[in-house]
Amino acid sequence: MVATPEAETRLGPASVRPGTPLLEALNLTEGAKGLEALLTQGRQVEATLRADGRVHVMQVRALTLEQGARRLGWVVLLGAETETEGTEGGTEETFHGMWTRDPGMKRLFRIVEKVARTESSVLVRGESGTGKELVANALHAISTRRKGPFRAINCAALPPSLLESELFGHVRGAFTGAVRDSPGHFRLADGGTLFLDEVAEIPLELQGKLLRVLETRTIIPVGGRSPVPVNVRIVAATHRPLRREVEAGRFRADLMYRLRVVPLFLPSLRDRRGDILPLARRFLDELQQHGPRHVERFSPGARRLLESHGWPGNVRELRNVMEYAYVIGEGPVLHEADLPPEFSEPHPPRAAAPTARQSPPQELPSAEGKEHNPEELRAALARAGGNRTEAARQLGISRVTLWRRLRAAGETGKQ
Ligand SMILES: Nc1ncnc2c1ncn2[C@@H]1O[C@H](COP(=O)(O)OP(=O)(O)OP(=O)(O)O)[C@@H](O)[C@H]1O
Repeated sequence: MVATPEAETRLGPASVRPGTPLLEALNLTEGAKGLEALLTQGRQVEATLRADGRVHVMQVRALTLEQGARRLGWVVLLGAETETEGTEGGTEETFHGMWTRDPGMKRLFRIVEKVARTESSVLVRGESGTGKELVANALHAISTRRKGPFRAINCAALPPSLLESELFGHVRGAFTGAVRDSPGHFRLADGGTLFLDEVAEIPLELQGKLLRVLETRTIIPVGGRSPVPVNVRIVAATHRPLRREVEAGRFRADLMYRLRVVPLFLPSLRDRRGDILPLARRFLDELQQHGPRHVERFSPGARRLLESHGWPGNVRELRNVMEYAYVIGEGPVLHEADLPPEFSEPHPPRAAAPTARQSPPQELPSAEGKEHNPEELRAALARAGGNRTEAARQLGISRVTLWRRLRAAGETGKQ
C-alpha cells in the first residue's frame, strides 16, 4: 500500500501495510456499520478516524482498482477536515446568563445597563426562546430594586378571569373558590420588578385596568373596594409587534405607549448565525459536566445542518436539540444523524426561510411568519402521543407558546 505522507499522518503507519482490510486501514472509531457498502459503491462517506490520539472527521471516498473482473485494491481519498466550531468570530460576552458574539446583542446589553438605572418601562420584543426573560432578569439584577422581589407572570398561560386575580389579587369570597385573600403578583413584586410576559395576550378589558394601575400606582383586588398602593417596575415582553396589535384594535394604544417607553428588540437566532455553533458547544459542555459522554467536536455535516436550520424556537430550541443529540449519539463526534428527526427531513416545514438572512428590522412582524400552522401543531401533538411538553420540545417552543398557538388555532381546551 502506498500512502501520501498526509495520509500516513491521518491513518498511522501501522495500519497502512499491504493487505490491511479497508475498514481497518481507515481505523474507524465508530459508525463503521454500513460504511463498507457505501464505500464500495464509490459513495463519499463522512467517517470518524482516530490517529495520533486525536479524532478526525473526514470525508472518505474509496475507488476500486479493477483489472477486468479482478479487484486489485483501493484508492482511498480522504477529504480534509473543515474548521472546528466556535473559534472564529468576534469577542464573546456573557451578560447575565446570555452568551453572544453578535454586535447587535452586545449593543442591546449596553442599553439594558443604561435603562436598568432608570425607572422607565421596558418592552422587550423577540421570538420565543430569544432570551426575553433573561433580559428582564438582567434589568432587575442591575437596578436599584435588585434587593426587592422579581416576579414573572405569563399572561398567555391563564384564562382572562384568572389573570385579573393573579395580577391584582382578590379578597376572600370574591368568587367561588376564593376562600382566602390573595395578594396577586403586583403586591408580591412590591419594591421590585414585575415581568409581564406575552403582554399582547391580555384581553382588552383587562388592559384598561392595567393602565389604571400603572397610572395611579394602586391596585384594586378583585372583589375589593379600596385601592392599595404598589411600587413596582414593569418589564413587559411580547413576540408580537404591539403597533400592529394596536392597529388591529386588539391592544390599547395608550397602554402600548405606557409600556414601551424603552423598546428593546432581541434578534432571533437565525439572524445571528455566528452564535449558533459556539452556543451549541457551550450547551454541550454543560451537558457533559454531568453526563457520561464526552463530545470533542461536531462533524462537518452536523455543523452545516445546525447553521442552516431556521431555529423557530431560538436558543431554547438549540439547547433542546443539543440535549437530544448528546443523549442519542455516541462517541466523541456529534454527527448529523444524532440530530432530531426534523433535521433529516427533506423539507422541514419550519426550516430556515430563504429570506432569513435578510430578516426585517425592528418593529416589522418577523415572528409572525414563523408561527406553526394548525396542521403542524396537530401533527406534533399526534407524534408526541398528545403529550404537550413533548410536542413543544419537538417544535422547539415552550409549552406555554404551544398552548398559546393552539388557542389561536382554535385548538384550545384542556391544559
Ligand atoms: N444568549 C443566550 N445565551 C445562553 N442561553 C440563552 C440565551 N438566550 C436564551 N437562552 C436560554 O434559552 C432559554 C429561553 O430563554 P427565555 O426564557 O429568556 O426566552 P423567552 O424569549 O422569554 O422565551 P418565551 O417567549 O418562549 O417565554 C433559557 O433557557 C435561556 O437560558
